[in-house]
Amino acid sequence: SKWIFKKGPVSLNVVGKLDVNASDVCRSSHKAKEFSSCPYSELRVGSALLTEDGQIFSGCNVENACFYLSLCAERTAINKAVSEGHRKLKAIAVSSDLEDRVIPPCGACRQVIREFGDIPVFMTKVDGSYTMMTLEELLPLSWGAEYLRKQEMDSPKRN
Ligand SMILES: O=c1ccn([C@H]2C[C@H](O)[C@@H](CO)O2)c(=O)[nH]1
Ligand SMILES: [Zn+2]
Repeated sequence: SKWIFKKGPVSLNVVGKLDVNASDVCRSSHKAKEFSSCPYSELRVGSALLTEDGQIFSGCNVENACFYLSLCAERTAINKAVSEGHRKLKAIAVSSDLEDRVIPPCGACRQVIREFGDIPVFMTKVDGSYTMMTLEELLPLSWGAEYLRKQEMDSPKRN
């Protein structure tokens, strides 16, 4: 395989615990760049996620001439999965064409990922390597549904 997957530096136990096949989800996120609509930034971004029942959904960034209406790849992928009935996510990957650096999700996407759990986020490079951080590491002390529901504050449940 031309994909070489290096191990991320943190929380690798999470990958083992959740039984995530990082190669598949990272490969899908790279593939998802194919349909990126990014005439303004010219930065093709792809994302893919793994659902609890083992399905992979992917998405790309979709930009708009009214710049702030542009949607990131991660939220495209998440909205595809959720709108098809998949709310339990196990992992998400993000990819671009940048050679020398991984692509981290923006703050808005971190908050949207957070809605669906403290999952591993694989930030990939074109050579197939990645840095993995959990959502909690990317967005500590975050806002979520449990703050709106007393019973969940007493025993937090994030999915
Ligand atoms: O994690 C990221 C970072 C950026 N972008 C997109 C949004 C925009 O289309 C372009 C430039 O910011 O990159 C994503 O899709 N995901
Ligand atoms: Zn984003």
